[in-house]
Amino acid sequence: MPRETSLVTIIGEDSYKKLRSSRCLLVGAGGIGSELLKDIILMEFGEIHIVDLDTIDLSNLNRQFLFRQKDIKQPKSTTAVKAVQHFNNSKLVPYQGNVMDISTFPLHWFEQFDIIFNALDNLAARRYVNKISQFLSLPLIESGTAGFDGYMQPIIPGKTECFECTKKETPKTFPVCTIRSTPSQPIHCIVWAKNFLFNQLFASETSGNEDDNDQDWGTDDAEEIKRIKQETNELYELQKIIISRDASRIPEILNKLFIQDINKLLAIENLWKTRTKPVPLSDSQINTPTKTAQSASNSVGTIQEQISNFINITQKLMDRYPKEQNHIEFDKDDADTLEFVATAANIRSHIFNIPMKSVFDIKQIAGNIIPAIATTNAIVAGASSLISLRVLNLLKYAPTTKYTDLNMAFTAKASNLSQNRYLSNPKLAPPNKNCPVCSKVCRGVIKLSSDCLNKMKLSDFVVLIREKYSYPQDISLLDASNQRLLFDYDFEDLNDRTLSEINLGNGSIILFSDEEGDTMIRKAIELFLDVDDELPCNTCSLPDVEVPLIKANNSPSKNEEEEKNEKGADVVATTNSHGKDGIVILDDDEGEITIDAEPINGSKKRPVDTEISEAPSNKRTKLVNEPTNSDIVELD
Ligand SMILES: Nc1ncnc2c1ncn2[C@@H]1O[C@H](COP(=O)(O)OP(=O)(O)OP(=O)(O)O)[C@@H](O)[C@H]1O
Ligand SMILES: [Zn+2]
Repeated sequence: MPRETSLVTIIGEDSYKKLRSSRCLLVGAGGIGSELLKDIILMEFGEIHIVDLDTIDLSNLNRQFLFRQKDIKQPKSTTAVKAVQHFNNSKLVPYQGNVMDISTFPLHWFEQFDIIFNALDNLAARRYVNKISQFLSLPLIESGTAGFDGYMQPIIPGKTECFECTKKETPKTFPVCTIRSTPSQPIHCIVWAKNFLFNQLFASETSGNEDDNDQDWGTDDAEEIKRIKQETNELYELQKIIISRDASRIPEILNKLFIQDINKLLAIENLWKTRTKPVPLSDSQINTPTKTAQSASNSVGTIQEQISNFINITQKLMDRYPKEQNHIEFDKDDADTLEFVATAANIRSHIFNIPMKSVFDIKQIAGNIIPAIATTNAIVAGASSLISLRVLNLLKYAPTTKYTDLNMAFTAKASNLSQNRYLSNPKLAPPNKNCPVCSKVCRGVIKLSSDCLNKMKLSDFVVLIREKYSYPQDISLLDASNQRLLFDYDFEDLNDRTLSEINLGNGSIILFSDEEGDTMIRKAIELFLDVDDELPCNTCSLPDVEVPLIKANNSPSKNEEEEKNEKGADVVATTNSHGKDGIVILDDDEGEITIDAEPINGSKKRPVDTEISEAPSNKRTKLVNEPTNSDIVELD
């Protein structure tokens, strides 16, 4: 029986026709993405566009079944499309690129789709696609897995909670300075050995010039930053010893890492005012290692044994280095790389008076990669593809009358909800009233031609928005992408500049807020600037969005019911999120708006530094703290 016949039996002739004329976007062609692609091809979506920025890696092959050994280093999106052609009946369009790249994927490009499937592996891209889905009111099926755990969440903008409605855990990270200068826990030394030392010696291309002035070192101490940079550059010299394959020079590596570098650290007195000073190895320790090193993986051994192990394992890796094209990747299952990281970490721990760890323990910590499991990916992809039929209202026996009747899916283990069942399928929650992305502001898309961007003055732009949505005189306009104040009642310095002169452009998001009303105010509106060269000259079309009047924050007349509604969203007893006991704890930044994870004070006037050259006023003060977590060492 042809596939079409079965599909028509399940969803009916009309729905099948609709499905055949539907276009969907699949973001990510990795673990979940490969499974999903197979599923939605079997469901016979009319068009499937697939975006992935990456190429195929050996480590993907155990679970990304569309890829083979010969595909390594090929783009995932195009390779996936080739792999499914023999059972494909849809139009497939692959793209190799970053979905967040606004020049390749402008907002109007997303408008062609009926639904988006997220099959991503990072928070930033998930947040970005969630925002796009909100701006365009495009349904999104969000998903993710980690080991045996996974989830799938349909998001219907305006009707159900979005990806940002619940707080997300961020991966554990450490400041560079802790890792490179002042470790205090075994994990700091393990991260140093694995992400820094091992990579520099065996995995990186020699450049010999770490001079990244934008790097966030996690410290302002100029002396310490100088030392960190110098230390990195000197490591490239050590790589030359590896390349020389001269084992008699390994003590030079020990000397540099564990005597000279530690002495340089000791010379920065500021570091040791409140910390125990490290004690470098001695020359005799380096030059008289024990003959037989201990090898049991579950014991620690002495520092002398660690030094012997370090020498032996470095020699082994030295021999492998040219055979592996001068590039060895750390892999916790590669005993040599693990041993190197373990001994280097332990010697550093010993120096900093931190307990040493067994190779077994270090394997757990350094290999902190939760294994990706093909079955979990398949289950989550299956749930995503099935729910898309209900999101698009194509199931004749289960019509979608209310979006909050739809279900999400997540593993019980992830939520601690039940030990007895693997998957839970609670109904979707409505949008969280305090969610900065989907609820706190109205939103829409301004369609602009480039010439309009280059010609329109800020003052005219402000008037246009004010009149369109009936805002009062006293408003503020913020560039939400950079958190810059562009206009308010006592900051009009930029009025005569054009939009492009104040660095607004394709993809900028602006926030327009009523600053006047004491009791009632017009709700703030967030507008996405979609610059489209195809548009006729002088186009600046504002979206038809209803921007309601709401009670002001400082209004004394808020009634009890409203207060309850607002507070109710802070702690929502629900079964569909990932908190313990089904309690979702949301951001406690009450009264604050969060855009891209940076809080913006909700108080009335908030001048911000602009990034425009010839900054026109000195009355502006910096409002938002610089992000501090940009360049920090991160475990896998
Ligand atoms: N911004 C982005 N734009 C496009 N594709 C992205 C973006 N961010 C991540 N991806 C893709 O999403 C996919 C996620 O798949 P998955 O979680 O299986 O990761 P992986 O890199 O394939 O495997 P692993 O990380 O487990 O080795 C990857 O193929 C990745 O390239
Ligand atoms: Zn939300």
